[in-house]
Amino acid sequence: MPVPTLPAFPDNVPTHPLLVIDYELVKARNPSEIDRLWEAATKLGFWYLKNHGVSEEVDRMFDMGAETMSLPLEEKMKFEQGDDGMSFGYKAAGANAVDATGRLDSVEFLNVAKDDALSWPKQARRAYPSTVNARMESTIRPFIHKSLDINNTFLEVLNDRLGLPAGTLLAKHLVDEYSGSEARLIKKAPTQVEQGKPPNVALGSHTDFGSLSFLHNRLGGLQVLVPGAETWQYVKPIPGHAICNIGDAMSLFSGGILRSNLHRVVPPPGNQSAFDRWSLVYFTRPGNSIILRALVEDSPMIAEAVAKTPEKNFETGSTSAEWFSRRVKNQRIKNRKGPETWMASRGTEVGVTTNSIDAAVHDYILAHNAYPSPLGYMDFPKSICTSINNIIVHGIPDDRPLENGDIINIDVTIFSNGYHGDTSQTFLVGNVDEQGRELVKMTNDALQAGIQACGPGRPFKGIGKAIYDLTRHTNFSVSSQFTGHGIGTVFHRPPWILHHLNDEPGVMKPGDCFTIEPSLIQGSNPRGWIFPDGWTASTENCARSAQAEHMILITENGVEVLT
Ligand SMILES: O=C(O)CCC(=O)C(=O)O
Ligand SMILES: [Fe+2]
Repeated sequence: MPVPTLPAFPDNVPTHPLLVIDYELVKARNPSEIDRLWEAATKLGFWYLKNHGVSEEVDRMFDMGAETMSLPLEEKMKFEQGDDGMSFGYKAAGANAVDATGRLDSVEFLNVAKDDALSWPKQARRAYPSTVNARMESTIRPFIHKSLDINNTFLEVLNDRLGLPAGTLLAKHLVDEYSGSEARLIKKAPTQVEQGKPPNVALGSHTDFGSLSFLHNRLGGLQVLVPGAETWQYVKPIPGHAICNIGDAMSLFSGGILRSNLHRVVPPPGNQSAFDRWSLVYFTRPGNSIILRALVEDSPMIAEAVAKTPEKNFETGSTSAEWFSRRVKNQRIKNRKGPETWMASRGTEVGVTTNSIDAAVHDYILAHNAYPSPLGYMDFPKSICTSINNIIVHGIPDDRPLENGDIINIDVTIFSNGYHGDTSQTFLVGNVDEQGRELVKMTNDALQAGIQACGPGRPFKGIGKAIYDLTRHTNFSVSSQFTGHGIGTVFHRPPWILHHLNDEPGVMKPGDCFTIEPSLIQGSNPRGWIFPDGWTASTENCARSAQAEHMILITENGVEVLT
């Protein structure tokens, strides 16, 4: 490493202490050390590792990383990982999203496949820059060999503690089977922070894709979201100590007994922020063909854990290769279609909470010199409405994590340059069942039918009629409790737009600006009731509801969709 005198980690930022595990003791199968490892692996899924014996190899890897990252960007881009879900190769800063709103990451990666390092000079998976090739044998292969030994020891020890027949986990990580296992060098250059704006997260909140990660870093920046805590906490780097953590594959194999915890990287704290941050990880991932699922047939302990958590799904139906490629692909900013792309990059973590969506949207709106209209409006406490499943409208963001199969409407209104702009859409979280997908599709069709009924001289009641004609023979009903509304310099004003069959008078004229926002409900009962919070509107029978909204302007010749 070229910079020997890095400033110390500041002592005034909160950190989360990890258990320190002694590798020599684990290797010797010391029972009390294995108890502590078990505690670390099941409670947080992170621990420090001392006496690992890899420090020299790690230093040489950092030298190789420095040589490679200082190549011209054009040269590095010849080895880019691409957008198809392959991880190996180079990833430029800004190629990935860090959150559902599509903010960009600021870390460069160099990922070298275990398969390439071990088969060198034969190419197994892909080609690398000359600086990597030159050190494949002297630097990369020894680092990978030692990392493999360490992770394999952990696989054996955890295998026994999980009550699995000897060798079960090792057999899922055979060194000769191609896999996503790789060594990753990460460089994060100091962030140029705009005055008054918080710096972006450098590497977005995630769980690791594979089985075990063996991490070395010099500067702070790694943070974990400890279960039950509301804020992220730094993990302080300790010289000579690696940081180990459990990934999704092990969490799935163990039926959730082993914990794959959320973590992220932010700019280093305090004086450290002025320096390049380097980190190095070896990721052990299962062989490409291995199906990711709980090993219930192999261990009564795992079978019991799965039986106790029926709400969780440990049957991914994916091979390790598919799981990995899906996650890598959907993080690439070039593949981003909307927040759903980010959701599709998620692993075993409980989903993002509606509070975190609220916070991200709030920050985004303020960063663009606008104000979130709902915040403080008639005492509404948040910046957006998030209405999940049976909530028709006006759900208040909270700490409920999104779950696989949810549908969620996100309703955003901003105030900018004296005007309000209002729109909403219902998103699918993970795998939504057929009926749920049909509900969301029909809701969008209803919105389009409503828009098509608009134009100068046309009756307002035509909107409700068009939606009625579309939905009358379906299994969905239309809520008549909530209406669209005129909008402009005020948030809500006449005309009130009814989405159900009605006989209200009035025709549209150029300059009229209003929202159309039908809520459709599964089944024939469209009635809802309001929670004691005064806002949240649920369907009476808890059937699911979806909503879609645009703000439109009547023009001389027709209609313009403004959102
Ligand atoms: O750089 C770090 O400290 C962590 C990197 C990480 O979490 C990852 O690459 O998955
Ligand atoms: Fe990670």
